[in-house]
Amino acid sequence: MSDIIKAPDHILEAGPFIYADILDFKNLQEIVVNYRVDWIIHFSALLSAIGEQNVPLAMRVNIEGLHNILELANQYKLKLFVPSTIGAFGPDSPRDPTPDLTIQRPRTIYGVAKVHAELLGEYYNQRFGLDFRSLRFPGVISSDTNPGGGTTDYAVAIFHEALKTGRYQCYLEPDTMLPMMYITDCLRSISEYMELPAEKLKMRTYNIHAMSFTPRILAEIVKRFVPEFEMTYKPDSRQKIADTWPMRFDDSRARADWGWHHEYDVERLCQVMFDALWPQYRPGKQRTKPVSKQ
Ligand SMILES: NC(=O)C1=CN([C@@H]2O[C@H](COP(=O)(O)OP(=O)(O)OC[C@H]3O[C@@H](n4cnc5c(N)ncnc54)[C@H](O)[C@@H]3O)[C@@H](O)[C@H]2O)C=CC1
Ligand SMILES: CC(=O)[C@H](N)C(=O)O
Repeated sequence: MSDIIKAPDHILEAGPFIYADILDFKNLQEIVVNYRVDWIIHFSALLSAIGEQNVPLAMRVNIEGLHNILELANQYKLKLFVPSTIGAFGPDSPRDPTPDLTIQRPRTIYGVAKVHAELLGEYYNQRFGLDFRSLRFPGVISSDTNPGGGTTDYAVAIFHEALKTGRYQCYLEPDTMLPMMYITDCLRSISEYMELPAEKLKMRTYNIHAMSFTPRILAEIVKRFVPEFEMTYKPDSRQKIADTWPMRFDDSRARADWGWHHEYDVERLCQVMFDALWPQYRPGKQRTKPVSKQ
């Protein structure tokens, strides 16, 4: 694993970790040669909300960085995975559901860079035979890391705030529906997809889906675990982004072509998030049993 930031202890304990700046091509070449790299999983990016706050940096990291990675993968004949996103669609795309192949006119630099990555990766695949693969992910929810500056961050922050303060002020309107996925499904999708023989793939970029919910729906479930929880709403600039994104993803082609299936729905997601975060925020405090659905 690599990054330009210092890794937390649990990452250092899990395996080798090195500094790598995706904007430094020569250093990337050195790493591939010295560590005998044969696959690249290219996660580095500025997410949608933070990208809008620093467009020049987002262009460098998300576009120039991708160019380096594609060239590197092609030069050394590496297998390459680049995640895409619901943010690769825009207001002109059908939103409920959004199919794999449709109009893509995103309105954020993040989305524009992801469409660029999808197209360039597919071009390198057809032109040079590069084994490029991409999945378009919903908002990914995990208890391991803090939200990284995206439009879907509320669906992570809500769990921390519910346990820490019993309150959360949501920056999206209560009925804004977005596709989401639990991290375990996300990571499993990458490993299953990357292991597939190339002949199984009819496309190089697939939508994948797990669940869709609104802030209001999520807040109601959170309340079952933390009965005192209260959510208020103060929409900000992220609302404008969310309003242009898919509400539900049509992932029927991933399901048909290579057997994609999700295992976590919103109920199970809440269960695992509270299992993981409860001891951190309420150590020694008796876990309340979730109130069952009315
Ligand atoms: N988190 C989500 O909900 C979704 C994420 N994705 C994609 O998954 C990937 C990872 O997303 P997250 O982990 O959530 O984002 P994040 O913001 O938590 O992580 C991005 C990482 O890129 C690193 N980075 C920034 N500049 C760099 C540089 N010059 N060289 C090397 N590393 C650099 C940052 O230090 C950071 O650790 C991104 O490509 C994102 O587009 C796609 C859909 C949903
Ligand atoms: C859905 C994503 O790609 C990301 N979480 C974001 O909100 O920018």
